[in-house]
Amino acid sequence: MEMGYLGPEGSYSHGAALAYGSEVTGIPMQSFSEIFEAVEAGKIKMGILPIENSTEGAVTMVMDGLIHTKRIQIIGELVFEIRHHLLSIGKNTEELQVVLSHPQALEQCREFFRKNYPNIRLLACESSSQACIAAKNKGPSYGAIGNKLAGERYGLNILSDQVQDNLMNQTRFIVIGREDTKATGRDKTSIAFSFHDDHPGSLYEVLREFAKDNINLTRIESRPAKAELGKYVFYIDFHGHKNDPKIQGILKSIEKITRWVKILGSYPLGDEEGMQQKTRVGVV
Ligand SMILES: O=C(O)C(=O)Cc1ccccc1
Repeated sequence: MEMGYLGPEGSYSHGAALAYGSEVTGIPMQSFSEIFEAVEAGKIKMGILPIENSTEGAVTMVMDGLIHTKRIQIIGELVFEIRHHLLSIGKNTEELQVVLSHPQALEQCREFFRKNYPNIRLLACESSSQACIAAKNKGPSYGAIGNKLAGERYGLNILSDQVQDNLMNQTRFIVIGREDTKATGRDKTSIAFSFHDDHPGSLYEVLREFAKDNINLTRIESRPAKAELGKYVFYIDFHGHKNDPKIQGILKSIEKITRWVKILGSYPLGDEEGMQQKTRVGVV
């Protein structure tokens, strides 16, 4: 099965795609939008996207992308420990002037560089693997933040194998597709919604529906509705499958008190609460 990921080969997303299952063929793509569009149009069956990081929080482009698609659903999730390496064609850090990577990776390492290499400029690239290719072409004054495999693939030296600010640096990836995922008994559902108007207790009214039925929430986020300041889209992840009658009852009640609700998908739990074997340490 083809799965689109943020390429080129050797990105963190590539590592995540390969770990999803042996039947997956990774298709490198240039941007998160291209992945969304290809899955929406049915050109590829699945895509994998980072959605949340333990240091940096939400990957906002991916959060926003989920709202504007019609056919896409979240069909799975995976959590990875991400270990950032400093890679270069050169052999020592003294030569480095610029370090390239994906903005998410740069943010996860910013404090490390500020403390240890304040004169190195951090510069954004489309992905960490793109950064490796660029650093290789530019020469020993350029470095890249990427994973070990990318270093090997592009013939770069590992100048440091731990440049992230927090030792525990986890990223949750979602798998998107167009078909429903059947309930497994250990499932999670993601929804997004917004309100008609701003009144006291509106969010509480939604949360109360989950509390009443003893449903555990695992995440809540808000994003600007991209209209005026103060208008938001809320995102909630919770335990349970959308086909479960109890969850359907909650969703019906929420529909009545919101302007719109979008079910982003129900999928097997893939984090520490769920399938441990799906959590890889130090691979991507
Ligand atoms: O740039 C990459 O390699 C990606 O796959 C995006 C990314 C960056 C940082 C953490 C997780 C995913």
